Amino acid sequence: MDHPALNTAPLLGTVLQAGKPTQLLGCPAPAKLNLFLHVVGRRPDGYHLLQTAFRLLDWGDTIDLRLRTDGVIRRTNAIAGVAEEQDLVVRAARLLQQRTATTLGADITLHKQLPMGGGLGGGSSDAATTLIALNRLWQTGQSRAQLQTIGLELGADVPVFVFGEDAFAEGVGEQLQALTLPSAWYVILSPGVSIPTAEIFSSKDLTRNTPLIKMADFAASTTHNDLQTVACNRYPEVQEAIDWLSNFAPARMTGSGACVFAEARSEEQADRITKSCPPRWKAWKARSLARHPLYEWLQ
Ligand SMILES: C[C@@](CO)(OP(=O)(O)O)[C@H](O)COP(=O)(O)OP(=O)(O)OC[C@H]1O[C@@H](n2ccc(N)nc2=O)[C@H](O)[C@@H]1O
Ligand SMILES: Nc1ncnc2c1ncn2[C@@H]1O[C@H](COP(=O)(O)OP(=O)(O)O)[C@@H](O)[C@H]1O
Repeated sequence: MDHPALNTAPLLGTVLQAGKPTQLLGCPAPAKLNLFLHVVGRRPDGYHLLQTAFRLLDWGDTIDLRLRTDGVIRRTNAIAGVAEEQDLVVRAARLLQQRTATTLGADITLHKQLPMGGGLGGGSSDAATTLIALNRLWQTGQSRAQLQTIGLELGADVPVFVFGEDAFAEGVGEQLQALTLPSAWYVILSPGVSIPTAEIFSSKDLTRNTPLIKMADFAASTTHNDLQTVACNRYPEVQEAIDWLSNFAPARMTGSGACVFAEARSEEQADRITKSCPPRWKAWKARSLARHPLYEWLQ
């Protein structure tokens, strides 16, 4: 498939007399990969303690936000499989509105590209982008740390997108340290199934005692994804996709699946692999992203 590079330049739209934007169009919500994921324990509330490396990609959804002065928040388009009230963009907007007591609202249009239940963090990234962009549109003045805290209420994966850089994560995924990684091309393959994160974490077969590693020791050869065994047992398509991609480069699953990925040696190799993908699956190439495209909006 063509390289679906993420538009990194949202349009500010028309300007009010007070110099404030009234719309932000094409706000990027990048995908993530979990380069590894170790389950190292479990909290009393059932949430799992993890160690993982998040890598942001230049591929994702985009979101249009239009200011409303009547306080109403709504999604303007239908998204198959996600009701408006359940959509993380709507929930993120309502939560920010509540926490900041703003009287403003927004019309939200979500342009969905990322496969759902793919382990690419699409919903979480949509939520983070909504928080960052509405904070600007509504001039609600929340800091990056404040938005990370609000984001955590929506999901364990939301804070890293607000953090906006590749990260080594601990806790439930919210304790973040910036990770400097060389730029890379990846091939991402969707085996065509959607895997609910909760189903994998609640499996009795999941091992929850991988020994802790130090961030400095992080290297693909010494790490793995604990969720992969459970996902592959339940969804054989995931194992098949890993086996196929492993013919080209070391392949593993991202997050709780279903997508699998491999680092390519070059863009050309990424092209060759995506072109030879069997028609029953979808494959994309994507490049690492050093920073979230909206990073500067939270300085
Ligand atoms: C597995 C990861 C890895 O990055 O990504 P995805 O595969 O979902 O993209 C994340 O930890 C997913 O984060 P997120 O998708 O935001 O999860 P949440 O909505 O908070 O939780 C969904 C379900 O997973 C379980 N969960 C989630 C995170 C965690 N550290 N421990 C858990 O046990 C929760 O109990 C909940 O039932
Ligand atoms: N904006 C959204 N985009 C995707 N999924 C969403 C969104 N809002 C809510 N969801 C729900 O979250 C679930 C998991 O979403 P997603 O982030 O795509 O997968 P993953 O957690 O595997 O990375 C979806 O199946 C859907 O029910």
